[in-house]
Amino acid sequence: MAEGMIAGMCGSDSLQNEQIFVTNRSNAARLRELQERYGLTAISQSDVDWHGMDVIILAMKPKDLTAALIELQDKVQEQQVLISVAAGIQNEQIEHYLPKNQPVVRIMPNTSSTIGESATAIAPGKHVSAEQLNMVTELVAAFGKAFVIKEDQMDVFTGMAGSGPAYFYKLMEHFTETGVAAGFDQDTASQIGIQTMLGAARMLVETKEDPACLRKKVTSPNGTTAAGLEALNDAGAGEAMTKAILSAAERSNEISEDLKKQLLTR
Ligand SMILES: NC(=O)C1=CN([C@@H]2O[C@H](COP(=O)(O)OP(=O)(O)OC[C@H]3O[C@@H](n4cnc5c(N)ncnc54)[C@H](O)[C@@H]3O)[C@@H](O)[C@H]2O)C=CC1
Ligand SMILES: O=C(O)[C@@H]1CCC=N1
Repeated sequence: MAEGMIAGMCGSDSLQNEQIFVTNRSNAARLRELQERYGLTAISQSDVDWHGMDVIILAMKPKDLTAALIELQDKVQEQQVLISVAAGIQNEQIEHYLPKNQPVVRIMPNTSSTIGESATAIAPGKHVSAEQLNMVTELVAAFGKAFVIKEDQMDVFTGMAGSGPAYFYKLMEHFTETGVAAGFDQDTASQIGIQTMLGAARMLVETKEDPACLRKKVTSPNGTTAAGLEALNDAGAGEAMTKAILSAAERSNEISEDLKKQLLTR
C-alpha cells in the first residue's frame, strides 16, 4: 500500500518527489529500489531526521503498528500529523501510544492510488486542526479522490473501497475465465472484460446517470441482458456484494476489538 501511495504522490503535481522520505525496518535493497524508481529520498530508520517531517505516514500491517508507535513516542514533534493507513485501528488506539494532544488522522486508501485513482477515506482524530485536516486532504488528493468521513463509518468504507478493488478483480477473473472456456484466448477474453468494465465505469462518471438507469438502457425486454441479469439475480449476486462489504467491515471492527483486548490485558 505504501508504494501505491508513493507512486500516486510522485505522479501528481501537488508534491515534489524530494519532499517525500521513505524508510523501513531493515530492507536496504527495497529502499534503493524505491529511490531509483521514484526519485525520492529513501533512508534507513536510524538516519531519519524525524524533526524535519510535517507528516508521518505509517503503512505497516495493523499487527506491527503498536511497535512502530512505541518507537516513535519520543521522536514525534507536537505539530506533526501522524497518518495511519492500518485497517481497523482507531484514532484513539493510536493516540494512546503518543504524546498528549498529538494530531492523528486515520485514512483508508486503496491500491488504485498507484495511478492516482484511489477512493480514500479520511477520519481525523480529536487533536487535528481544520488547517491540518486541509493539509491531509490535499495530500490524499494527490493519489485520488478524498472523502472526509466520521470515524464510525471507517469499517464500512474499508469494506467498500479499501477492499473494493479486489471484488472487481475477482469478478473480472470469472468474466475472463468464462470467455476462455467459450473459446477466446486469454488475452482477448481479458481485453473484452477490461474494456467492458472501463466503459461502464466511465459511463457512470461522464453521463452522471445512476447505475439503475444505465442498466435499464442496456436491457431490452425479453433480450439477452434480461436473461443475464435474471441469472445474476438467481445466483444471489447482489446479496453476495452486500455480504462481501459487510464481512470486510466486520473484520475491520474485529481488528480494533482485538487491539482493545490486548490493551486491557496489559
Ligand atoms: N493492501 C491494501 O490494499 C490496503 C492496505 N491497507 C493497510 O495498509 C497497511 C499495509 O498493508 P500492505 O501494504 O498490504 O502490507 P505489506 O505487508 O505489503 O506492507 C507492510 C510493510 O510494513 C513494513 N513494516 C512493518 N513494521 C514496520 C516499521 N516499524 N517501520 C517500517 N516499516 C515497517 C513491513 O516490513 C512491510 O514491508 C495495513 O495496515 C493495511 O491494513 C489499507 C488500505 C488498502
Ligand atoms: O485486506 C486488508 O486487510 C487491507 C485493508 C484494506 C485492503 N486491504
